[in-house]
Amino acid sequence: MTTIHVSGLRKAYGGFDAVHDVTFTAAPGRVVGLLGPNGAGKSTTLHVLLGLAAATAGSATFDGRAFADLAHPARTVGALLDAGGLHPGRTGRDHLRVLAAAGRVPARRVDEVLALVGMTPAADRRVRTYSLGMRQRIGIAAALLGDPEVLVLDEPANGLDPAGMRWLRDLVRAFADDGGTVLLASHVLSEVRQVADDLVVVGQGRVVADGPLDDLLRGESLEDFYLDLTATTEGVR
Ligand SMILES: Nc1ncnc2c1ncn2[C@@H]1O[C@H](COP(=O)(O)OP(=O)(O)OP(=O)(O)O)[C@@H](O)[C@H]1O
Repeated sequence: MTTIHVSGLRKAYGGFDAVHDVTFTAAPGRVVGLLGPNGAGKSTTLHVLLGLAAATAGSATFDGRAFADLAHPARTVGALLDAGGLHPGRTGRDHLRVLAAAGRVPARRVDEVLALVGMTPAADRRVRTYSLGMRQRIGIAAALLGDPEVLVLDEPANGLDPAGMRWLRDLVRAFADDGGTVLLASHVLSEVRQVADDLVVVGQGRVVADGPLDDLLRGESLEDFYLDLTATTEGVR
C-alpha cells in the first residue's frame, strides 16, 4: 500500500510557473481524479511525480520517497502518460518485453498483462497497425507490468470504445478495491464521475478544489461544479 503525497509543488520553466503551488494526497484504496483546464499543470505534476521533470520547490513522493529513490519502481508505480510513445515498427508483445526487462519484471508477466487488456490476439502485430484504442490498451498493459501498488493514468480513456471504457473503469475500481492507489487525469467528466472517489481540481498551477467527490458535489453535477469552479481561471495560459 502506497500513498502519493504532493506537497507545495512548484515547477518553473524559465520564468513561468507551470505548477505554482500544488498539494494533495492520494491514499490507498482510492481513485483520485485530477481535473483542470488545458495548461493547468496536470501533466507537469505527473511528470515531476514520475521523475521525468525536477521540482523547482516542494515535493511529489510515494510514501515519502521520490521516484528516483524507489527501490523497485516498477513494483511501486505503473504509469500511462502518452500512448503515442510506442515504437511503430515493434509488436505490442516486443514493446512489453523490452519494458519488462528494463523493469526487472519476469517475462511471463507479459502474457498475463496482454490477456488482462484483451490484446492477446493482436500481440504480434506491429504497433503501426494498431488503432488508437489498441495502443492505449498496450500502454495500460505496460502500466500493469510490475503489478504495482500505484497507477498514474493520464487520459486513459483516450480512443477506447464504450466496451473499452467500461473495462477500464472496472479495472481501475478493482485495482483500488484491492488496496491500490489510482491517480487519474482526465477531461472526460463522465469517466471521472463514475470512477473517482476523490477529486483534485487544478487551475493555473494551483489546487482550486480537493476532497471526496460526493462531499464536493453535494448533489450538483460534476460538469456544473467543475465549470463554475474553473470559470474564473479559464483560458489557456
Ligand atoms: N517543457 C515545458 N517548457 C515550457 N513550458 C511548459 C513545459 N511543459 C509544460 N509547460 C507549460 O506549463 C503549463 C502547464 O502545462 P501542462 O502540460 O502541465 O498542463 P495540463 O494541465 O496537463 O494541460 P492539458 O489538459 O492541456 O494536457 C502550460 O502553460 C504549458 O505550456
